[in-house]
Amino acid sequence: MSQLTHDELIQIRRHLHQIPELALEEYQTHDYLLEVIKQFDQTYLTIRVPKELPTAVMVRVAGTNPRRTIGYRTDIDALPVTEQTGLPYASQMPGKMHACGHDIHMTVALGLLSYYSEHQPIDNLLFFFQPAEESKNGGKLAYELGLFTGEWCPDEFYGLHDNPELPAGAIGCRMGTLFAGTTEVNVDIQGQGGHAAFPQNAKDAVVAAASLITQAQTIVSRSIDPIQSGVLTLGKLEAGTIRNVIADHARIEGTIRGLTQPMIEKIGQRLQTICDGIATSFEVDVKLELNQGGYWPVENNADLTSHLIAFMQANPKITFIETAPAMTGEDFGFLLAKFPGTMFWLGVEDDAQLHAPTLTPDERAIDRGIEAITQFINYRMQENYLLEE
Ligand SMILES: CC(=O)N[C@@H](CCC[C@H](N)C(=O)O)C(=O)O
Repeated sequence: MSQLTHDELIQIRRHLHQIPELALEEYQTHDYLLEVIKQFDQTYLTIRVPKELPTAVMVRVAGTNPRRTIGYRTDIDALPVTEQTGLPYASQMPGKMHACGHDIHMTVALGLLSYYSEHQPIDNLLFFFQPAEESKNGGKLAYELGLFTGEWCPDEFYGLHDNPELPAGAIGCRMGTLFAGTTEVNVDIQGQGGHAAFPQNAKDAVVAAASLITQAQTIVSRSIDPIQSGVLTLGKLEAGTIRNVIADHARIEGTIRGLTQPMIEKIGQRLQTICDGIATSFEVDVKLELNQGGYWPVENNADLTSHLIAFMQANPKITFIETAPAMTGEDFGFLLAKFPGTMFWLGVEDDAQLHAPTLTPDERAIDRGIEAITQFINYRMQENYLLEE
């Protein structure tokens, strides 16, 4: 297979859309990615399936006169969301959906890789198809497993995220922090069950959970400087078995977001204080678990990002939009703390937002994204080459 055509890209994206898989379970996706990659001309490619992270795929493209290795990362996992788009190519995996557009991300990466399998780059390229972005820290795992060592170490690293609020194919970026850091929150409340008719003999975990949730919502509104930003969303609550039994246990799961580490830590500390207060006032046990993993704030490297922005702005064929920081999280933040690089948005123009069951990215973004990124990588390689001649 030569460079992927528009029709092939659309077909690949729609196939990927039909087989969404959750973090670290992306086996079908992995096999399909390999199947596509193996059809490219292999002359310049080396494919690696790391046994330590079996759903990942890494591909090196050997450069003609390499001065460095330019990394490009795409995430490959999906979300536990039941799709409601009604599309003919909707998810065939019950309860799972590419509701964050990682099918678009993968297709753009495959488009880039197919281009460079036909047009040997000057520098080496490293493509990293990363499992587990939505949870379970795929980026951090890969780093800690030593996947980026030796010839697999990028000198600079790029990655994108799709953005329904930007026009299809537009590139969005900013200097400094692009995305928030996030911390996963788990709260377990252990009370004492009993008969609905005799609350005086029980310790109701549902009432304690309700109060905890309401108090937690005062953290951002009352404890945080309004000029700064933070988020605490408690997205999951489980308790009880039937209406007439007082629940002995409740579990709350959520996420803290902040643009700086001190902000994330402050929200976590306030939440701990509230949990301790709930334990005292409701006479229940409350266990709070905070796990940041690799979801560090996405800090774009100043030098590389100024190059990327200047290039995109100067190119009349590319719509470039300078964006504000977003409270979305990304474990690419961890990798950007280890390797200089830049994350940017790719517009996919849709009314639905990321993680919505109706998300329908505009597929025109695929060709436009591939075009803009290829041009940037080519410029970057030429630039490096000229500077060091
Ligand atoms: C781009 C995006 O939507 N990313 C996810 C990352 C999840 C972070 C982590 N598991 C958490 O929820 O704290 C997001 O929800 O922003």
